[in-house]
Amino acid sequence: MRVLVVGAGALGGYFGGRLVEAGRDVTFLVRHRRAEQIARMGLRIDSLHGNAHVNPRTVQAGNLGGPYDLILLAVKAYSLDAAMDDIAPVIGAGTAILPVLNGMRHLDLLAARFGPEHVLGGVAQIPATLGPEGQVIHRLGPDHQLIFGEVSGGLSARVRAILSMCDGATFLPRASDQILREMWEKWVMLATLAGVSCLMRGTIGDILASPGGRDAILSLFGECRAVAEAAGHASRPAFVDAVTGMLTKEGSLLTASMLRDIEREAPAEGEHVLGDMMQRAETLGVVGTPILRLARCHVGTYDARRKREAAAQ
Ligand SMILES: NC(=O)C1=CN([C@@H]2O[C@H](COP(=O)(O)OP(=O)(O)OC[C@H]3O[C@@H](n4cnc5c(N)ncnc54)[C@H](OP(=O)(O)O)[C@@H]3O)[C@@H](O)[C@H]2O)C=CC1
Ligand SMILES: CC(C)(CO)C(=O)C(=O)O
Repeated sequence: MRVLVVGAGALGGYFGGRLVEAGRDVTFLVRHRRAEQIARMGLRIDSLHGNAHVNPRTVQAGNLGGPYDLILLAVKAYSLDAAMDDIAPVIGAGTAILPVLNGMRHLDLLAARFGPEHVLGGVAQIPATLGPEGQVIHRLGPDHQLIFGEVSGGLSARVRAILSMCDGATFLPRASDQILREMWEKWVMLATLAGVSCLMRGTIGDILASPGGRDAILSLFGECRAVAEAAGHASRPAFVDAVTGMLTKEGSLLTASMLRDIEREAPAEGEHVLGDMMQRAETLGVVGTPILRLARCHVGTYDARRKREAAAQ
């Protein structure tokens, strides 16, 4: 199976790098600066599951090689339009696109651009970042699951083939026969985590240590679940129990990647994760989502200020 990983950031670098380490046929689509960095230093992974240092093949837009059987799409939501333009020339009849972005909206955008038959659903459960020298840092927690499946459900031959291709790489692949439900659940959890950790600028433990913190977390979780339920994707009780436990764990150091983006003054995926959830609440007539509304506005304000200050420089 020939794999094109789009973006050698935290997630593309981790999952793609682990596949290279396992000897799979992987090429990275990167932009100029990252191509030079990888040519100079290789791709390093610094992980709780063991470090790796590989020298992957890279290509740049306009000269992608191919054909590819699988495109692992690992860009941020705000880079999606440009990434879709870049990969368009290599979407052949048998190409599957597996996005690892948080949220849901990208599924519709990819299907509208390339046709739904090319688009798989995906969920990445891994807390990872890129270090100052472009190394993937995976030290915030041990999760490293890549979950994927057909948007329409069931287990297809291509999903099974991806699962066997991943077999032996240092991460946990899982084929899901209900990936849409898993994506919604991840989105509900992430919108809650990103919303509260960005609003409060702290870890789950910090928020719980503050008066009203627990209420704020659980209220936002309830708001996001109400949106999911109105959309026909009610969260399963076992998921609600597990996430409630995770979000109410005293002393927890958990934060969302969105807070890490804000702290390094990078763009945030506010509209993709929080804005889309809020818009669906409005469309579906879900009332009573004040914390979600505020969190969306908060991250939107951060982005507006960032853009204004960048333009003034
Ligand atoms: N980090 C995490 O812990 C988790 C993240 N996610 C989700 O995964 C997605 C990816 O996040 P993450 O890996 O953290 O993001 P990063 O910012 O670390 O990586 C994204 C990479 O995409 C590259 N890129 C953007 N556009 C293009 C393009 N057109 N061609 C080639 N490369 C491109 C960027 O390269 P350049 O250097 O050129 O800018 C960057 O390196 C997000 O939607 C995020 O929400 C999900 C679970 C956990
Ligand atoms: C769930 C979590 C926190 C790590 O997998 C995440 O997806 C993120 O921070 O973006």
